[in-house]
Amino acid sequence: MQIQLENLVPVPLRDKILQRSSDIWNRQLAFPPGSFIKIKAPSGTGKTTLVHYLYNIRTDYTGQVLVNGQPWSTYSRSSVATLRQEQISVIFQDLRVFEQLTALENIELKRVMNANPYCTAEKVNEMAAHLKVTHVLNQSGKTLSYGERQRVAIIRALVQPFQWLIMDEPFSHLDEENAQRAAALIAEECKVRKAGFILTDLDNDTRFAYDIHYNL
Ligand SMILES: Nc1ncnc2c1ncn2[C@@H]1O[C@H](COP(=O)(O)OP(=O)(O)OP(=O)(O)O)[C@@H](O)[C@H]1O
Repeated sequence: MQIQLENLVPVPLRDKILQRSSDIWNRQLAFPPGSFIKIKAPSGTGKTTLVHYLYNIRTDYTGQVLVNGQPWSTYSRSSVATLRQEQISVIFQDLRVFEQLTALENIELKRVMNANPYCTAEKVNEMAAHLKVTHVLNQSGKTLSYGERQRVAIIRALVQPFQWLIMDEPFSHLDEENAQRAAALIAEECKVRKAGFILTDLDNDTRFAYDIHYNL
């Protein structure tokens, strides 16, 4: 799956962005499929905005986000839904764990969305054990700590097929040991699918063997 940006500029940040240089905003670029990509930027400079544009849940921009050569705006709602089920997965900064469901139900909701689930229930248990959240799987989303929510959101993003995984500060609530474990799992799941990822964060890190670094 091809993702390209053509002179993408967020309308609310236009004046600020055009006053400085950026590897991403107002550029023409194609993310090479299968690449591990890090986008670094200080707080408040538009990481979440970019992630929302890539996943097509915000459209207040000029320029284009092209998916397989076509602007997001040309896709029907059902085509967008299919792409999100089969080709593009996401871990939001605000995690979006449903509080009225248990941790496991949050994961299952995504796993069984495809008639033929990509992952088995056993695989979910393995991932939960790897990220040390087995003991909270039957706890309601409301009572999970933010670190637990983040690990549940990571597993939820990994139970579906994808060619691109988009992650917005995915380790912000984790200690370094848990962050390393989660990074290893994500890298392994991307490799199995020959998928790439686009990860935003505040600082440099060496948790992944990144192919490309950008400054936002
Ligand atoms: N819908 C919106 N309309 C107008 N301005 C917005 C909107 N969403 C975010 N902003 C502003 O755009 C800027 C970038 O916000 P964004 O959340 O994308 O930054 P970020 O780099 O992800 O920040 P952080 O690292 O703090 O999470 C901020 O100044 C924010 O107040």
